[in-house]
Order: sequence, then structure tokens, then C-alpha cells
Amino acid sequence: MYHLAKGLYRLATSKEEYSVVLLGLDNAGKTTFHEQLKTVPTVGQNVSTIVLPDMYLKLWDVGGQHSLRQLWQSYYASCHAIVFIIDSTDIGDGNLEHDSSGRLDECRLVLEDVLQNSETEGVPLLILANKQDREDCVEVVRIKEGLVKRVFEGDKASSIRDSRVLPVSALTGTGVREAVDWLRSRVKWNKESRPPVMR
Ligand SMILES: Nc1nc2c(ncn2[C@@H]2O[C@H](COP(=O)(O)OP(=O)(O)OP(=O)(O)O)[C@@H](O)[C@H]2O)c(=O)[nH]1
Ligand SMILES: [Mg+2]
Repeated sequence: MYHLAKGLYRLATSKEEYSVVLLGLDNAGKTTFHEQLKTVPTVGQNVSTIVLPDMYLKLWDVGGQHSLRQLWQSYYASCHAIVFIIDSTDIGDGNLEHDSSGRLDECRLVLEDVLQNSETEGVPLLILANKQDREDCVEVVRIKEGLVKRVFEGDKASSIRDSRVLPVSALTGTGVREAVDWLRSRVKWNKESRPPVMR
């Protein structure tokens, strides 16, 4: 009887859990974005869970430094969405042809690499044009035209997936709510291909 009651209680109180991995070059603002949302720390500092009315969103903050990027792929198979964060102040004027620092091109290559991996096929992708609070930031439309469109139109991004580009400031929190709302709807839409874990 106890086990039945416990089972029923669990069934009534359990929720779907979806994992979201935060990617992007070093210094893009992944950890700042994560801090903005952090409610329940899970194992380790770089994982936390946001409790939403209808689901848990588990966020994985992975380091973006060059040497750490090879670890990203270990998150691909189990993630339900990818957030790719861009430092909008570190991509020149957003045009690949004038990219003197090389960071826009680096960003493009890294993003292409993520999209090309077969384990990310069909996974919803949210691109965040971060640091929009800064005066020297490149506007989101330019990032869409100069980077995202090129990546999506190139031959390296074959698979069909839900994607969106949103302007945010992880520091001030502007746009963060919209980002979570987008993720919440998309992981649900994609749940047949990537079923959630029940918690
Ligand atoms: N002005 C401004 N600064 C930001 C914003 N987001 C992050 N920063 C700053 O950018 C720097 C890097 O942010 P992090 O969140 O540590 O970057 P990261 O992507 O986690 O970097 P790695 O862990 O090295 O991959 C910090 O000094 C942040 O305060 C933002 O929206 N606006
Ligand atoms: Mg970090």
C-alpha cells in the first residue's frame, strides 16, 4: 500500500526534465547568462535546474575556451536544446569580409561545427546576441544577416531544426525571459524526437 501511494504521489508530482547546453566562444557570456537564471544548483557549479510550472529545465554551462571545446560533443546526444551565445562586441562590425580580429570567423566555424555534428541533428538552436547593453555592440539584425544566415545557407548546416536569434544582455537580464520562453516551447515541440526524462 505504501509503495502504491508512493508511486501515485510520484506520478502526480513528477515533471518532464529537459537539458539545455550553453555553448559559445570563451568570454561570450555563458556563465553570466547561467547565473541570471540559476535557481537550484545541481551537481557542480556549472549545472542548475530552473523549475517551471510544467517542466524542469536543466542548464549545462560548458567552458568556451579553445581547449575545452572538444568536450562539447559529450553533451550533444542528451541535450534537448542548444543555446549558442555570441559576444556582440567581439565580432567586428558583424561582416565576415571586414573581420580583422578573426573572432567572427571563429564564431562561424565553431557554430558550423556544432551544427554539423550528427548528434545535434534536429535539436532546437537558440542563438543569443549577448552584451546588447553595451554601446559598441553589433545589432542583432546584422548578426542574423552577416553570420547566422550564412551559416544556415551554407552546405554545413543541412539538417532542419527550429532556430531563433534573440538579443540579450546576460548582465542586466534583458531578453533572458524571452530566451527561456522560446526554449520551453521548442523542447516540447521536439519531444517526440528527444523525449524528456521524468523527474
Ligand atoms: N556588458 C556586458 N558584459 C557581459 C555580459 N555578459 C557577460 N559579460 C561579461 O563578459 C565577461 C565574460 O562572461 P562569462 O559569462 O564569464 O563568459 P563565458 O562565456 O562563461 O566564458 P568562458 O567560461 O570562458 O567560456 C564577464 O566579464 C562578464 O561580466 C553582458 O550581457 N553585458
Ligand atoms: Mg564560463
